[in-house]
Amino acid sequence: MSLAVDPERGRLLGAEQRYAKSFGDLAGLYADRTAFEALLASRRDEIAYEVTAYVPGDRVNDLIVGVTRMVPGRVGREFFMTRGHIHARADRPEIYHGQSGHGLMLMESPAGEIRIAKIGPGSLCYVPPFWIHRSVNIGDTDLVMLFAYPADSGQDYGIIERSGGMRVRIMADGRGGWTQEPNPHWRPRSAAEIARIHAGPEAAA
Ligand SMILES: O=P(O)(O)OC[C@H]1O[C@](O)(CO)[C@@H](O)[C@@H]1O
Ligand SMILES: [Fe+2]
Repeated sequence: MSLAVDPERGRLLGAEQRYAKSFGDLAGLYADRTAFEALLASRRDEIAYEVTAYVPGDRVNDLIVGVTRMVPGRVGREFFMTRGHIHARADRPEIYHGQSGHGLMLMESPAGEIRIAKIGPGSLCYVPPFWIHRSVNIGDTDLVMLFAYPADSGQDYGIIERSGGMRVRIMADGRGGWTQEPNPHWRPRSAAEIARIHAGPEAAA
């Protein structure tokens, strides 16, 4: 199987699966609701980020590999980002390989520890098992990343909603750079929820 990464167009050529998220799909993500409404007024149906992926199967012994392209911009002071998730099988890891543009991988452990990894052309980011992850485009061009993760991982988006967002937000610092700011709406996860994440979906069933 041979595929080609197109870093300019932000596509995995030859991959059959594609999905896109428009700004209209991202309600509730950003801190500045007024700025988000203003963005929707003119750009509701525009693509915020898109994914092309090769999905060879749905079991742990296969790898899903794909390319994410995120457009640049901000909602108020907050940089454009993906919804973010933990894997539904939370013990599954993921790698990201920067292709073009400049971004960050914002990672949060169930206990609320934060790690931020820079992603640029050629950089490799390893997201360990059990870490929530969200990509942020801090540049002024498209951010394009290759990713790969075990094919049975799945995505759980509820973990971020239940905690009132991720613990920090990535904001413009007013000097052309970025800064992390605490999210005042973030609620710590209970010991029981953290234990459930570590026990895995089979234990819950
Ligand atoms: O799934 P989200 O959080 O909307 O963000 C998309 C990103 O996560 C992935 O689904 C992979 O886990 C990629 O397609 C992409 O980088
Ligand atoms: Fe993931």
